[in-house]
Amino acid sequence: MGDEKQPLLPGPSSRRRSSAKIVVKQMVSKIEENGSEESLSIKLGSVKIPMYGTNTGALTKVVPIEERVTYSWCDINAFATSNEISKRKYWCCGPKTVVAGSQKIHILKNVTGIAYPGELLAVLGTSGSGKTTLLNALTFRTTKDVAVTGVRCVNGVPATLKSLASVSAYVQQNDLFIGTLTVKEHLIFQALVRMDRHILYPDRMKRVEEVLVELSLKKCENTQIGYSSRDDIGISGGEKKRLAFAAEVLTNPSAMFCDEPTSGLDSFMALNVVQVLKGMANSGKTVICTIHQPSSELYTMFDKILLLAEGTLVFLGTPEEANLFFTQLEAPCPKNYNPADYFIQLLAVLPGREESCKQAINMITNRFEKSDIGVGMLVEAKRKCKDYESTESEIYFGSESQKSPYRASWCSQFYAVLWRSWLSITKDPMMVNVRLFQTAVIALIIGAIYYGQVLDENGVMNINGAMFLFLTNMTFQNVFAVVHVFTTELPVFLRENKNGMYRTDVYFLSKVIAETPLFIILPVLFTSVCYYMVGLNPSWMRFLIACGIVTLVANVSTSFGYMISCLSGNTSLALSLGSPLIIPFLLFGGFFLNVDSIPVYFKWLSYLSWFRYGNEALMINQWSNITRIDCSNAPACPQNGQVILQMFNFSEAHLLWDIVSLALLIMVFRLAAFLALLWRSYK
Ligand SMILES: Nc1ncnc2c1ncn2[C@@H]1O[C@H](COP(=O)(O)OP(=O)(O)OP(=O)(O)O)[C@@H](O)[C@H]1O
Repeated sequence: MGDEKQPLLPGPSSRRRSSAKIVVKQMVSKIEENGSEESLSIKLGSVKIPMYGTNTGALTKVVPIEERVTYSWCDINAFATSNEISKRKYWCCGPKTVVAGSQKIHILKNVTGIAYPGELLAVLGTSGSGKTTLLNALTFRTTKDVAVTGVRCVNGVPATLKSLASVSAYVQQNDLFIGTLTVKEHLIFQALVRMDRHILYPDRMKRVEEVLVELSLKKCENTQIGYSSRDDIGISGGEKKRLAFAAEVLTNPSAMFCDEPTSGLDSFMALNVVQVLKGMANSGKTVICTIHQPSSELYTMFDKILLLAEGTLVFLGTPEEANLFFTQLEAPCPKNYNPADYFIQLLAVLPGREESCKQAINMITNRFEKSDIGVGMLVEAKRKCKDYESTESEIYFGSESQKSPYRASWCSQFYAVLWRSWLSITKDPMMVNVRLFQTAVIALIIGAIYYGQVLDENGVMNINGAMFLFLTNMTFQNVFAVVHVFTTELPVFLRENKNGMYRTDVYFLSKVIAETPLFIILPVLFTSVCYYMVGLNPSWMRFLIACGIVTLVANVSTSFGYMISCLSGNTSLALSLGSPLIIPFLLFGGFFLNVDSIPVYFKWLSYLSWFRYGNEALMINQWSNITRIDCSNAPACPQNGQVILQMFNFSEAHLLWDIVSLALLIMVFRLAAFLALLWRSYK
């Protein structure tokens, strides 16, 4: 059956058939424009089957000449400091030995190179040869224990993290997502914050749809991504990889850096991903990626390869030049052998033959540096970086000098991050359902234990205890919930912020606003359940004031939770810090220690205790209008509410001050949290 007779679209209508022909003609002409039809389809008998990613060229906007990026790097050296040795020496022998014991590992050694627009450059090498470190160094993303020297230039001007982030995208090896979002929601968020601000909302959504189809994520578009740490049912590892890639494909960055984009994918999807990369390179982007064990099919798609061995540049050139170079070295790649496998094996340091392997690597490196290909590349790379010695400070390139690294405006960032934060809260059962249930159950338990207190000697003691329990429960419940959620999301924020997607203040503000309704509902629910069960002051106004005080205390606790999360940066440290830091505040609450007995040197700390203000406010609210307490069986018991307040050294006039202090503490802790987050994002 010829192509002519094939029903291209459902239904027999001839009008549909002719419009389908036009679409096909347009697609064919676009594929021809990109000149890569052969690599984009496979032949099964007489039928040509298009492969995923084949329309990349059609979808990817061609990068205008003036936006194209030639990325060069000169004399990149990376050193890692081995901390373990230095720490051990510090503890056993004192600080002097730190210097003597600290060990520097030279990971990258004078690596120089250049990548041009329209090129797909693959960094190849054995495991541990320094591929990831090189990519991290090129994108200014090395960890703090790795020091990098050398210069990286965009179009001949020294680049910085910010300037590079504004024109490039980086797909990292480990994927980080907000697991409660669906695939489509994730991409919509990415489209809102990453695409240029002049692009209209419908166009962004259209692009999301295109990318979903392009990366074959359509079938899982409404599936939650899931958290691998929680054993949630989510999308597969391969789908996660494609999703990470899709987020970068959404925008049209001039340069793309990808660390092992094919790891975890089957050979078909790996080919698909490299096709997308190739399509991007065809559209004028500069694409640099590290690849583990590329198949021969993938290898043929690379425009250039960079071979690394023991942190040294061994070769940079086209695959044909690589063949020629190794043939000249009298080590040609055997026929029917995957060249990538061959080069990697050739440059491997074999156990037991370390010395001879390293000598061979040195010899190849020297020969490359003296070869025509090597000399040409080195001269060109150094020419592009020639100004670097005179420019040490942060310099932005060309027209980017005044440009913000953020693509979306402050308001658009705020809308997008708030929307995502709200989704991540409302769709997380751990966050809403479980916490509502937990709060109601604890409130019922406390209510049942303290049920029906009367105003006598025992009742006074029990009511005071119950009110203090309100505060401790609100504190511990909220601090640990906030720490858990905030620290889980922190790596996502740090990465996205570093990628220039949104500002720190936007994230913090959105997060706080999105969580506020929950931190109002929970304390109100808690107080509503317990208040009348325990038998606290029955006036409606007093009940509402109590709800307000408990809500303020809950919000001070969440602010404190934000602060320790931002200061510590990870869940385990924040959780370990939480209790020891809360206990002193708890002691200064006036329940366990009379406020007048607080040692003078701890007085200042007591002013930061929300237990103190909360407890005093609740006590005043409870006791100030109680004129009679039944002391018939215990003559020593307080006769009325005023006496109780005096016993605790609480003054009725302090109620407003306590409420204002709680509000101030919310602001102080949130400001401290924000500053810590800002410091962390700059670090
Ligand atoms: N922070 C660090 N501290 C100490 N050594 C490090 C550090 N980072 C990297 N290294 C070492 O540097 C070398 C290169 O590491 P890198 O991760 O760049 O290699 P790679 O080629 O990407 O390896 P793989 O292909 O296995 O991911 C390795 O020997 C690694 O142990």
